[in-house]
Amino acid sequence: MPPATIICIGMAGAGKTTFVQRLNSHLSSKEARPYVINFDPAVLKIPYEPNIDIRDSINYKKVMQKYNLGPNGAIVTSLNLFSTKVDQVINLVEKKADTIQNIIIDTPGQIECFVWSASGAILTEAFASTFPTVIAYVVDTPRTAAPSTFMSNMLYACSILYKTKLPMIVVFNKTDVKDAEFAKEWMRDFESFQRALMEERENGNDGSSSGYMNSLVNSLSLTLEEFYSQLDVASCSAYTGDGFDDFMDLVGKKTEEYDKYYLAERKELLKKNAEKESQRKTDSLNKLVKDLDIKEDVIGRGRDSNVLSDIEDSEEEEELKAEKDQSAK
Ligand SMILES: Nc1nc2c(ncn2[C@@H]2O[C@H](COP(=O)(O)OP(=O)(O)OP(=O)(O)O)[C@@H](O)[C@H]2O)c(=O)[nH]1
Repeated sequence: MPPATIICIGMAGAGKTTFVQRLNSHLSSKEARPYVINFDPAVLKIPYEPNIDIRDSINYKKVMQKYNLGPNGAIVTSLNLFSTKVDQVINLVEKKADTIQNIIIDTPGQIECFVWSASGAILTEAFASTFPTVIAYVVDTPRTAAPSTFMSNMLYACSILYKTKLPMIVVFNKTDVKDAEFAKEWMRDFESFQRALMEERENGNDGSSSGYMNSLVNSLSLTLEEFYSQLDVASCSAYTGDGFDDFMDLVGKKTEEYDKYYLAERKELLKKNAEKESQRKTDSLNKLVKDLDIKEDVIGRGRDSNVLSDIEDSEEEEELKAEKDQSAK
C-alpha cells in the first residue's frame, strides 16, 4: 500500500510544528517511522529531524534581500523556487515508499502563502496525485473558545477544503490547556452553537450587534452544518501526546475515503486538464500556422513517418535488387 501523506495546515501558532514533532515520535515509537518534510522556509528551528527540508535548498533571508521582499513575499517566492524541484522531491519520496507508511508535511503558518499560492497548489497536487493525501487542519483550541472566533476558524478550514479538494481532519490541538468537547458539541448540535453565539452577543463580546451581522452569522452557521457533516474531528495535545492514536485511526479512515471518492475525481480532473492542455497546444499551433501563412500540406500529419517509410522502402528495394543480382550470378 502506498504511504498516506498528512499535510499539516493551520494558523500561525496553532502548534503545527509541535504536532509534527509529536506525530513523528508517536509513529517512531510504534516502529512505523514516517517520512517528514518541512515546507516552511522561514522557520528558525524545528524540533524534529526532517528527511527533506526546504531550507536546505532555499535561503529565505537571501531571497528577501535579493528580490527586495517582505516576509510573506519571501515565503511565497521561496516556495515558488522550491516547487521547480517538485519532481525530484517526489522521486526521493517514491524511492522510500516501500519502507514507510506515512509522509508528514509541515507548512508555513502564513496559510495563504501555502494554500493560495501557485507553488503551494503544485506541491499539494504533486503529492495528492502520487499518494493518498489527507489535510490535518490544526486548530489552537484555547484560542477558539469564543463562538465568533470558532466560526471564523471553521470558515477558514472550509475554504481550505474547497481549495485543496482533499479529505480533511480538523485537529483540536492544545487540549492539555482546554478540552475540545465544547467545539465538538457546537459541530454536532447547531442549536447549542446558536445559543453560545446569542450569549456572546448579549454579553457584547463579539462587537456585532447589528441585524445584518446577526443574520449573516446565522446563515453561515447553517452553511457550516453541511461542512461539518463531511468532516472528521480529532482532539490532541502535541505536548502530552494525548489523542494521537485516535488521530491515526482517522487518517486510516480518510485514506480509504480518498481511494474511494477523491482518487476517481482527481483522475477525472487530471484527464480534463491534460485534454485542455492538448487542446491549447493544438490551438496555438494552428494560430502559429495561420500567422505564418504555412500551407497545410507542409505540416501534414505523419510527415516524419512518411520520410521514414520511404527510407525503409528504399532499403527493402535495395535488398531485393541485391538478392536478384546474386541469384542471377
Ligand atoms: N500547551 C500546549 N502548547 C502547545 C501545544 N502545541 C504547541 N504548543 C505551543 O504553541 C506554540 C506554537 O507552537 P508551534 O508548533 O511553533 O506552532 P506553529 O503552528 O508551527 O507555528 P508557526 O510555524 O509560527 O505557524 C509554542 O509555544 C508551542 O510550545 C500543545 O499541545 N499544548
